[in-house]
Amino acid sequence: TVRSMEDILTRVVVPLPTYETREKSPPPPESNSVEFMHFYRSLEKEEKSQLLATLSQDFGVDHKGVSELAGKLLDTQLRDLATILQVEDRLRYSLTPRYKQLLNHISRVEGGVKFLVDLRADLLEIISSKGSDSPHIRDLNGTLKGLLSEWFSVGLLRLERITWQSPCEILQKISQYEAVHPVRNWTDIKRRVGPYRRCYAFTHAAMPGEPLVVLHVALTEDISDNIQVRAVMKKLATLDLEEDVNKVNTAVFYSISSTQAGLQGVELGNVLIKRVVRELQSEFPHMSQFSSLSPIPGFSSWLQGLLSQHRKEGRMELLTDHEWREVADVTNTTPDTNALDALRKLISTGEWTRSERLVHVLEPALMRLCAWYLYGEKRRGYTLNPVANFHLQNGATMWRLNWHADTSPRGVANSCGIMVNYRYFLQETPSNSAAYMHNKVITVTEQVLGLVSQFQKNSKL
Ligand SMILES: CC(C)(COP(=O)(O)OP(=O)(O)O)[C@@H](O)C(=O)NCCC(N)=O
Repeated sequence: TVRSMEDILTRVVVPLPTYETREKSPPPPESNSVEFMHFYRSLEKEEKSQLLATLSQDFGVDHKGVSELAGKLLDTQLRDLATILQVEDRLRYSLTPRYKQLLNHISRVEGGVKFLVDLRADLLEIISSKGSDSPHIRDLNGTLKGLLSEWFSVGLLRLERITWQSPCEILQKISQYEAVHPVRNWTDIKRRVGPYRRCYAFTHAAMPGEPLVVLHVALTEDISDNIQVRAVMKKLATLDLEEDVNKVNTAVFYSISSTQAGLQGVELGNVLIKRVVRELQSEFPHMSQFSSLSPIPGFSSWLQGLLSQHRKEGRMELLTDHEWREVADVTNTTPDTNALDALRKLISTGEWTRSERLVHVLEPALMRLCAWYLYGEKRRGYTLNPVANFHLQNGATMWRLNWHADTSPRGVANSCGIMVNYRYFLQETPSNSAAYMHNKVITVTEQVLGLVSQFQKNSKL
């Protein structure tokens, strides 16, 4: 009940020591943290969010104390610098939320860091589900994210290469965490850690045996434009060893997955990609090309939404007259909203891929629509597509759209089979990243821009 929650918190979340005793007061007994962890774990979901609301609300910053010190700081503006710095330091200390100590103490007990990663996952779920933007919960999330970013900084992470000789429990975790191309069986995972492949994960001493983020790489002679046949998924290097490594000059990142929801925002994926690039450069000194081969989750549903909106408005400009006539011809409809309805149905079932003629006529249309989806569709100024946003934040270039790149049912359903290469030009990533993050500038190639301008010419959007 709330009463007992308040009691437990009052006892476990020790008050912030006074400024004078802040470095002298001994930490509470470890049993405090262990008790809190057990108690929290015993709660139902709803009770957990209640506890977190209480913790963030009643055990945060002493706002009254802060405002008094802020007033005091104003009064000392004319005093000597030493006095001002002294009062600033008091003010800084007074802004420490009481619960921050609890988080620090928990991080020092066995399994405490993992507990806090999972607790942040609960916080993120509350923030995204409740929608109620409780400022206290956001403060708690911010404080915890700050601590996690320190504890999981690149210097404290360990890069591990996963091979067929890695322990089964790691290979099993890698398989279950795979979020981009689901692993079907042992043969699948064996291939992905086998010849002409590299699989790397970051681990952390505080969470032994837990791959925090996993990156799968294919070693090729050129930048793959297809996830199935070429180089990436199917190239069966018959021999168990990498025969002609000196032909390898390209690394294709074809899957990256973070495994801890609570580490969202800690940017582990970006750090891992950069770390793996350095690792590969030392193993293959003449490796010169680094690129992703990325899915485009959300394109098909975005397109369906656009088609149904245009259906309502009776607008036919998404395809050219010629394209509509072709669609109408193949579907035995008339080149008007009937053809539009037929097209929506074909795309939702993936049926369009069975007709050579449709594939041929839809290629230019779907490619320019996809280019616009990736480049033109925004959310708060950044790309709507999360995978594009991730790579562009890292400073990659939106390099090439690939038709018929993922012909699996999943690939056709998610993005009409189109995939995209986000290419890492190593010298340019820092400036590209800054341009994207600060000015929302997307670094693209002529191929992509050409497709975008075809869309704009057609659609006057
Ligand atoms: C793409 C990933 C790895 C980025 O993770 P990370 O670098 O930690 O980014 P962030 O969550 O810290 O902003 C992550 O968002 C993820 O696992 N997404 C689902 C799978 C995918 N690759 O889209």
